[in-house]
Amino acid sequence: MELEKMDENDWRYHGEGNRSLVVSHVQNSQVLRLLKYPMDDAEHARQTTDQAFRHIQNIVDYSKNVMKPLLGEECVHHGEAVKLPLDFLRQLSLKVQQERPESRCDKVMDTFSGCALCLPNLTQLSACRLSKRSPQLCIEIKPKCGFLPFSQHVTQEVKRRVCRFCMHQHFKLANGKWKRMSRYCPLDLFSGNKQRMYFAIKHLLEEPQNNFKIFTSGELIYGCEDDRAKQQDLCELAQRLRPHFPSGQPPSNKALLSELIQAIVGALLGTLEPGHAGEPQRRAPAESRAYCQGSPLHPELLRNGSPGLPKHCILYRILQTQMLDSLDIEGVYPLYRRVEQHLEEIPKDRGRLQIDGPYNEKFLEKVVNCPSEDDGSVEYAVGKIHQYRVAMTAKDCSVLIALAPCGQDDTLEPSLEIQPSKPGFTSSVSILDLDPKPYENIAHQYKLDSKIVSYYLWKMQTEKEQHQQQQQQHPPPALASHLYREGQDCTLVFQPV
Ligand SMILES: O=P(O)(O)O[C@@H]1[C@@H](OP(=O)(O)O)[C@H](OP(=O)(O)O)[C@H](O)[C@H](OP(=O)(O)O)[C@H]1OP(=O)(O)O
Ligand SMILES: Nc1ncnc2c1ncn2[C@@H]1O[C@H](COP(=O)(O)OP(=O)(O)OP(=O)(O)O)[C@@H](O)[C@H]1O
Repeated sequence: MELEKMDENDWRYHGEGNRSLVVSHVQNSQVLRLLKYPMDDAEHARQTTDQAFRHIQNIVDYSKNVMKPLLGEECVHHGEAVKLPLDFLRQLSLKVQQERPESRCDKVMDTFSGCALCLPNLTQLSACRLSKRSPQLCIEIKPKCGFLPFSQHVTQEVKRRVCRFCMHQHFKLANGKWKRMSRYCPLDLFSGNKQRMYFAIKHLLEEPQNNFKIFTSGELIYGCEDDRAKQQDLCELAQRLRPHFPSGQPPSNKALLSELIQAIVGALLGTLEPGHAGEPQRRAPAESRAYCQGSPLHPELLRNGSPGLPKHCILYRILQTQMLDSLDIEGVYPLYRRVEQHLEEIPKDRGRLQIDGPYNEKFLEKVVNCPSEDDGSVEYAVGKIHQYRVAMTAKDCSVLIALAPCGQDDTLEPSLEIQPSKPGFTSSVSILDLDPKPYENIAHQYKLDSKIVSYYLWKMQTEKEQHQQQQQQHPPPALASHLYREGQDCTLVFQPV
């Protein structure tokens, strides 16, 4: 990147999350990830360039030295911290402002520090990694936490039955974050059972929220950003996807979307190069991965048994990393209090304990080799907190799946392992958003966990009482409708064209 030639017209708005705004280059397969701050955050506006650069370098180090060894060399792109002209950033910020979703405009892009993260554009992967000739089709999934807590510190029994995502849905709807409930359940996606995975992705398609996006040629064509009340149009999506399907096209829109889902399942279960991801293996009790009572799937389907994920597939690696959270926030919070107390007494220990990094090999060693027994030390507490933070990153990351029709891949780079997914497609997977979660977030996480659970319990109790009242007023007919649960058929919800 030639700094003196940086021109805002070469970049366009690509997307954003809670912490960063992403712009993509109009010609090269590159993106710039710029951090965002609350408008009134004077502290960040006062940061020096060196402090801001250090912050971004910390993100790169964390991705490269901590997350990459745990998740696998080939699917993590750590990027590079870059310094950019302030004038370019100001112009860029003005240019992208009108494209930003209103719901994200409570924060402003950092135009003060002159620092950003430069990464390959992973939504254009098919251009650079799969095939030069194949169309670029890319799916982004933010799978969230794929297991039920197995920690003895869990005090609310419901947490062992219903997963956090499913409970959180009720809280999000009540707060107005979303207008409709998602029927997606992460435990279905992480089950390794192809049927359950199929339904999980179908539910993502039907109600994507911020968990599912589709890009073609690097452009977002499907996914909910701002109009949170708008129902997604699956027919229109199917039409737009047609050119990306191999010859011998599925006859109907429904069949086409079904093939897409199967291709995604295949990519998620495909074997990555073995031996690159970190050890040791985390063993959680089987019931923590079995099923969630919040899932709309028929109990029979859930009981049929799930084989678990094959080793060396991307979901297995993510789940293993998520399961570093062995204590649950309820077990981690008292350890956080222990560390806080220690730091009040000996503030200079913050550096030695690597609370804010550096994220180097020593940090990874503390994560991987943290003892399982609490000896009362601050070192044990910090080790568990490090593990929890790494797990939090894995619970909030996104998977990008680039799909290309088979038979057109005569230009595949030989060094890259491309897996057959569903016959008809080849795929390549990567993981993004691997930032460190701040140590200070633990107090917030603790409160949020309690709010989500309390709200869910209240909601279930209220619904139960309403149901009982209704039954007293209008007794049900002989064939009880409760024998049937939602989501038993394979029908995708969409209108005929
Ligand atoms: O707490 P959660 O599960 O709601 O996750 C937050 C995400 O909300 P989600 O439920 O996925 O819509 C949230 O995503 P959105 O802003 O809702 O798109 C962020 O990813 C947030 O991470 P960070 O604090 O910005 O680093 C996430 O916060 P962390 O929990 O990862 O700190
Ligand atoms: N390297 C990349 N290539 C292509 N697209 C990217 C890349 N990095 C990020 N994006 C896109 O930009 C969006 C926002 O990026 P990212 O998830 O990193 O933001 P964030 O603010 O950290 O998110 P969160 O809300 O989860 O904290 C992603 O959902 C993805 O669509």
